[in-house]
Amino acid sequence: MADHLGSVASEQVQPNGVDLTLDTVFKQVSPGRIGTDGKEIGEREEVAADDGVYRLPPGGYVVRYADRIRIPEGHIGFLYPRSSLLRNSCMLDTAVWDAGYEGRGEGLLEVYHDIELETGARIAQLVLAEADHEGTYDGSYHGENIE
Ligand SMILES: O=c1ccn([C@H]2C[C@H](O)[C@@H](COP(=O)(O)OP(=O)(O)OP(=O)(O)O)O2)c(=O)[nH]1
Repeated sequence: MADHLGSVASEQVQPNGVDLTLDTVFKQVSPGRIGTDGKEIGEREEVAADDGVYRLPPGGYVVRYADRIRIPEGHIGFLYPRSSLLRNSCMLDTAVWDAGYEGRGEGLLEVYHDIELETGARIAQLVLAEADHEGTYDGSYHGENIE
């Protein structure tokens, strides 16, 4: 599976998937909108890190993963939080990763008890399943967060 996804370090390879690591934590500061005619993502501000460490009080945060992911054709991706996050009273909410998507994705981190997260720390695990599909992902997030 790691071969499908591009550059992942050996520490990120798990028996059934690869771990994704933390790049940036954001706090949303203005409303978004989801309508029948499209969507808008609210403004966000990067949370200040102290020497690469985010010290997060309870709340909801948008996190960006550091790893550039490409979901191969014939597959679907599912992302799960690392269980150590759950054991620390935090949850990572994620959606479907479509065949053909490429980018550095984002998710919602729910914090129920203060936690420290270091940039580059493994926070999630991506697994792939074989899946039929019609076409490949060509939506607004294709190629996101890739310099
Ligand atoms: O937790 C997740 C789940 C998916 N993705 C990536 C991969 C996925 O292929 C892409 C688009 O997700 P989705 O199809 O759910 O986006 P949307 O809200 O329907 O927007 P659009 O219609 O512009 O694609 O975002 C993430 O970054 N985080």
